[in-house]
Amino acid sequence: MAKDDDKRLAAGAAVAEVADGMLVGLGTGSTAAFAIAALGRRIAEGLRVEAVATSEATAAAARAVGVVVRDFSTIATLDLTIDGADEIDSRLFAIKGAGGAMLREKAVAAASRRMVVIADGSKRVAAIGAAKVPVEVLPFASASVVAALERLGAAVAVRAGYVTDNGNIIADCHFPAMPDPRALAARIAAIPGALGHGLFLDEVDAAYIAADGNVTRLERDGSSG
Ligand SMILES: O=C[C@H](O)[C@H](O)[C@H](O)COP(=O)(O)O
Repeated sequence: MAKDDDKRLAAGAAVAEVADGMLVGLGTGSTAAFAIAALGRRIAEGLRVEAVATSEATAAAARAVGVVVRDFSTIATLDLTIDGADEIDSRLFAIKGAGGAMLREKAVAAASRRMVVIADGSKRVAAIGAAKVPVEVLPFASASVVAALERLGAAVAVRAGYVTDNGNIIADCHFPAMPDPRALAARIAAIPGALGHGLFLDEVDAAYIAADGNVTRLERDGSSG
């Protein structure tokens, strides 16, 4: 089965969790796009929801299918966020941000009562670490932040010609030997000028992962279905 079919299946399973009256966080990327489309179909059938978008691209896509998009700066808590990932493991540790949206994605995820990752089977790994960890960097501090990331053991590449929705740059960090994710997350967060990173270690409550047409649900409490 094609990867896009699996993305669509995982997205549909997550969107089935959306109930009338919810405030929903919408992720960014190709898998989240399937969730936005599925949500649009449910709205056309009568579902009443409002949403927060994790990127300008997602806001535009959501509005295009009839989703009311609210300003996150006025919102303290959301019901459910649905988002993609670049890697996810059975601890529900994820790496996100290949699309550059991880800073807004993490803020929205952290404000959500439940955060669900949707992915095709290629994203599921035994332990996160092969994917690059993107770091959003204040341009003013770019050289010093890159040097600090290199001291953590990363091969760092600044994403060429890319500016985030927040006006910052992205440093993609490849760790040939992935350190303990929690220690690494704390060290990156402690670098002045590093505004956010793509390690999601506490935000994900559940994941729908589709492979060859079968959807598996993983929950943070260890249950699955
Ligand atoms: O910044 C982008 C996001 O973290 C995406 O959710 C992530 O990169 C997965 O994207 P995709 O579903 O396109 O593989």
